[in-house]
Amino acid sequence: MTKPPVIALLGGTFDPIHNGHLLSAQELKAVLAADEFRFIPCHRPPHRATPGVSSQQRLAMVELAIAGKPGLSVDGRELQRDQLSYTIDTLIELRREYGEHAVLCWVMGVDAFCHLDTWHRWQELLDYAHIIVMARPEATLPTQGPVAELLAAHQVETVAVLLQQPAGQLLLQTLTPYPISATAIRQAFREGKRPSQALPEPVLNYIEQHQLYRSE
Ligand SMILES: Nc1ncnc2c1ncn2[C@@H]1O[C@H](COP(=O)(O)OP(=O)(O)OP(=O)(O)O)[C@@H](O)[C@H]1O
Ligand SMILES: O=C(O)c1ccc[n+]([C@@H]2O[C@H](COP(=O)([O-])O)[C@@H](O)[C@H]2O)c1
Repeated sequence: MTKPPVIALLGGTFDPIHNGHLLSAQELKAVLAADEFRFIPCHRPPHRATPGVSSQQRLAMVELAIAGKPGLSVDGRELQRDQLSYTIDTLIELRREYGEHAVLCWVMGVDAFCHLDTWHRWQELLDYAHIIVMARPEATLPTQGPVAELLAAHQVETVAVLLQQPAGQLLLQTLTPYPISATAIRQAFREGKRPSQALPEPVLNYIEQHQLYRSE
């Protein structure tokens, strides 16, 4: 049988996408030997206010950020659903498209993972994909409660074990920490600064051309 594809999926508000996302994605893609690392900008984030910057502009910035970077792609499907961007809906669609054998890996930061039990139909997520948590050396994980129980039941220790199944397992993968956040970037622009180290140049240019994040 031919080797099934390994697809990593990073959902986010990407308001804006930044070098922390990109560098982590490239590192994780290499760790997984993934065929593709796909960014999935959300349209209407379920757990935060709708961003001031439009979904189309956030998508455009992701497109600019990944242009020319092999193996990185963007998927705008959540913009087609005019409802809250629930991850379970996206994973059900992707599993249907890729078939039962593809290895689908939903990627998230450790902060997001700590609140996973607040997500819509969160107990079904592992039916459709693995979850990979981008951990930091100092990251604290819950030791009790539903997320701790999920971890205890589904955690695997290595990528090799994870890749033996198409879905259903949880991996904490320590990556190089990049202390960059979109919140700090938006704040920097509001203060009239130019956070050029935190952003890919085409994204920085786009933000300036469209005068984004000047006020909020
Ligand atoms: N510097 C970073 N390194 C690794 N992962 C990150 C980093 N910043 C964000 N992430 C993760 O990427 C995903 C999408 O993040 P998101 O678009 O919300 O960016 P953010 O920088 O966390 O934004 P904000 O500051 O507005 O919350 C989340 O799972 C988040 O945990
Ligand atoms: O499905 C949910 O209930 C859910 C709740 C919170 C966040 N998410 C997804 O998690 C991803 C990261 O969200 P955020 O707000 O940290 O950018 C993004 O793809 C969201 O759609 C999904």
